[in-house]
Amino acid sequence: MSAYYRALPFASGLPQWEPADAAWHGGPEPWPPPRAPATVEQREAWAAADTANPFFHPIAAFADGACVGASATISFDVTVPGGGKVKMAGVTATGVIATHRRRGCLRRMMQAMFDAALARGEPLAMLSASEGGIYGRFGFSPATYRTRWELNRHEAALLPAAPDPGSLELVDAAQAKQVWPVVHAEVRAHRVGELTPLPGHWDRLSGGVDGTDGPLRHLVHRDRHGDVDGVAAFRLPWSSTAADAGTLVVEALEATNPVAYRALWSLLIDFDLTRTVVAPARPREEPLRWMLASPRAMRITRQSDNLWARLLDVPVALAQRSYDTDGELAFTVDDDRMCPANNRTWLLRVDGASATCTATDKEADLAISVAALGSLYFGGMSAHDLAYAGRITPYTDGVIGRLARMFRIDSEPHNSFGF
Ligand SMILES: CC(=O)SCCNC(=O)CCNC(=O)[C@H](O)C(C)(C)COP(=O)(O)OP(=O)(O)OC[C@H]1O[C@@H](n2cnc3c(N)ncnc32)[C@H](O)[C@@H]1OP(=O)(O)O
Repeated sequence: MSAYYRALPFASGLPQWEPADAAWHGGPEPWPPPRAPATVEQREAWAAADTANPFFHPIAAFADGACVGASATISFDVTVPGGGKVKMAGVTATGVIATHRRRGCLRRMMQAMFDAALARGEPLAMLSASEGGIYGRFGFSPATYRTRWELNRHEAALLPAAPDPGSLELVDAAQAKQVWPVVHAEVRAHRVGELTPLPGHWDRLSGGVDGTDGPLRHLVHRDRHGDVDGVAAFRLPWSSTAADAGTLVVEALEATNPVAYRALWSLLIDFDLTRTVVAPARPREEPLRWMLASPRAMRITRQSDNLWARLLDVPVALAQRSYDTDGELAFTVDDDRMCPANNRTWLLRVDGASATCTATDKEADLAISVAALGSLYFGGMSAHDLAYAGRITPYTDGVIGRLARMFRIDSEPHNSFGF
């Protein structure tokens, strides 16, 4: 495990993602500059923690007995349309040392990880991609988006609404750690794409000062009975220049109902002595826009794919989500080189809450690439666009509309945090 860590960019002294252009796609956090390689003691401490974690499955590539590449899957689950949780292999911590790249190490590690995930009964794999050109060839495709938006505080008047019967309170990190899991559990029951937090996830919410980014501050909302129904974490980074001064950064915000959601935002977008509000990791569709007197005041300044999805076991994954309309659809997959059992014609049959997906000898209504199925699975991407791009081939009239209606969901899939 210690040698394994030496192959990973963050442990070998490289920035975690490369090249620098790709860094933003990796997450909203300030990206660490290159550091000295991890010491033996650091690597051994990480190794001890990871070998004790039953959900962490590392894999390594060796050349002449030396570890030259590493990757891992984490077993957890993700909310799918209908609110069910599907077991998922989250691919993470991937790197092949520069002298051994482009010799097939990643491809072979990926194949072994897919096979192991299938053996564990995980029908789905997901990841966030350092570069957009790598993972499509393995059958992954974007499933959720992440948007960064900005708001000028002085343009951010809210439309009138009924008075809030609840209350807001600034709390410390210890209190926030108690509240986040409760709010997240309720939010994720309805928010497609949300993940089970990994062990230690909430502990990482810290009140400590982090360079010029300022400490994380925590705001909670309680309903009229005093029960917490919303929470936000934000920073007020310090700046020495007038141009950058007065920015409030909303790192995370989750609310279980519109009243709590509005109350949290109404304080954060009108915080005294600030000028700009930045939210770097939000869904594209933000109800706040429709609460503003001027919807244009909220400007999207960046957008990226977030999680990519890959169906490892097509019939099992499809039978575990729900669908917006009843019906039958026969579709052919024939491009899956890594999970060949997926290559055949399947009949998806939806009747109310029950969905089945079974092999069929029926004539297919359409053909679809396994990667396009990954984008459609969470309901956030357009079947029409995928068909227009040639990723889906219709064989019968009107079938793309039928596919789109079956797979659609009411609000955009989103994951509040990654892995
Ligand atoms: C999920 C995550 O953890 S994202 C983090 C990924 N890690 C990084 O970006 C760190 C820096 N990069 C690396 O360590 C390596 O270059 C890796 C891990 C991206 C690729 O490892 P390699 O062993 O070189 O990949 P491998 O030789 O197996 O290539 C497999 C295929 O991907 C392609 N490929 C590999 N890297 C790239 C890339 N950066 N851009 C485009 N295509 C790529 C190869 O051409 C090959 O294509 P083919 O099989 O269709 O002919």
